[in-house]
Amino acid sequence: MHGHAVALGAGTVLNALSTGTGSAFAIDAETAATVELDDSGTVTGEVAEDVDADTRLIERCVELAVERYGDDGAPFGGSVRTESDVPMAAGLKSSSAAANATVLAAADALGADPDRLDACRLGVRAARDVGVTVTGAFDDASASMLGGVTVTDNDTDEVLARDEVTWDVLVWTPDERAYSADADVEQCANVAPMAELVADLALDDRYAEAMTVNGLAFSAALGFSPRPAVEAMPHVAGVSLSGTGPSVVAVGDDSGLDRVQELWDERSGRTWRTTTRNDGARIQ
Ligand SMILES: Nc1ncnc2c1ncn2[C@@H]1O[C@H](COP(=O)(O)OP(=O)(O)O)[C@@H](O)[C@H]1O
Ligand SMILES: O=C(O)C1=C[C@@H](OP(=O)(O)O)[C@@H](O)[C@H](O)C1
Repeated sequence: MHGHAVALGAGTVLNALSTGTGSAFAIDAETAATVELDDSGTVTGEVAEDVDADTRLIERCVELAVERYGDDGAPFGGSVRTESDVPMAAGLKSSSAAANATVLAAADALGADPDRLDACRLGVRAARDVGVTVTGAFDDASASMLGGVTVTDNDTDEVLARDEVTWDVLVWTPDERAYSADADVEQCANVAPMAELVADLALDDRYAEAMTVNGLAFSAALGFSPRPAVEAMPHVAGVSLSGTGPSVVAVGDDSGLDRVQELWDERSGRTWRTTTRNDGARIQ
């Protein structure tokens, strides 16, 4: 029994670590998952880009998906392998993309085509079970699964708003990695009044301005330099630290992003162009 699915990476509008309300937008970077089910009794995971990566999230996703979408006689056990364009632990929602792709691939192996939000909530549950998240990150998971930009309540796993957006995107990804589970939640709580302002802007469809305020507040709270965002500000519509970092994402028009690319190319790491995606995850 074989299944295959793809889900998207995303950038941050509002980091949910302060108040539980978060917002993210899907980008054109994909994670693919292939699931084979058998009756071995155990699930083993593999990450194509990193043999030492933590595979508990994708293994737990297969277990939960079999429980939910399999019938009583469904085999329990198998393997899952991910292949990803989304850099791991760089603030671009690699965990959400891997979880969504895996849940859909496991459902596909069982011959099911589940409701996307139900599948997304299952992946969030898996992330909570294995401890790779602080709030569950339903903001990131919903953007990765549905496409577009979403605003969510991560305490109740409800979507507060979703919009389709067509933005050009510039991403700077430094070489360092920052795991969400290690983020300084107390410092994030200190910037809650700013997070509330960002949520108001996002719910008023002022996503780009929301991003910029988010970036200033969370760079300060999490100890990242605001300099890459500040130097981009005259040239773009919005720019922010993405998630718990270290990547920085900017949205705007082509010529403005070209100018920022020149500035960010001076920095170590990788600066790359992409676009938003409104189509979300899919079984293939
Ligand atoms: N391609 C992948 N395949 C399997 N698991 C992954 C993959 N990418 C990320 N993960 C899981 O997500 C964790 C990183 O999550 P997190 O720190 O939240 O990073 P991000 O901000 O990129 O989502 C990894 O330790 C691993 O457990
Ligand atoms: O673990 C979490 O609850 C979250 C992690 C952060 O994202 P990253 O995983 O991209 O750092 C943040 O942006 C999100 O709103 C909530």
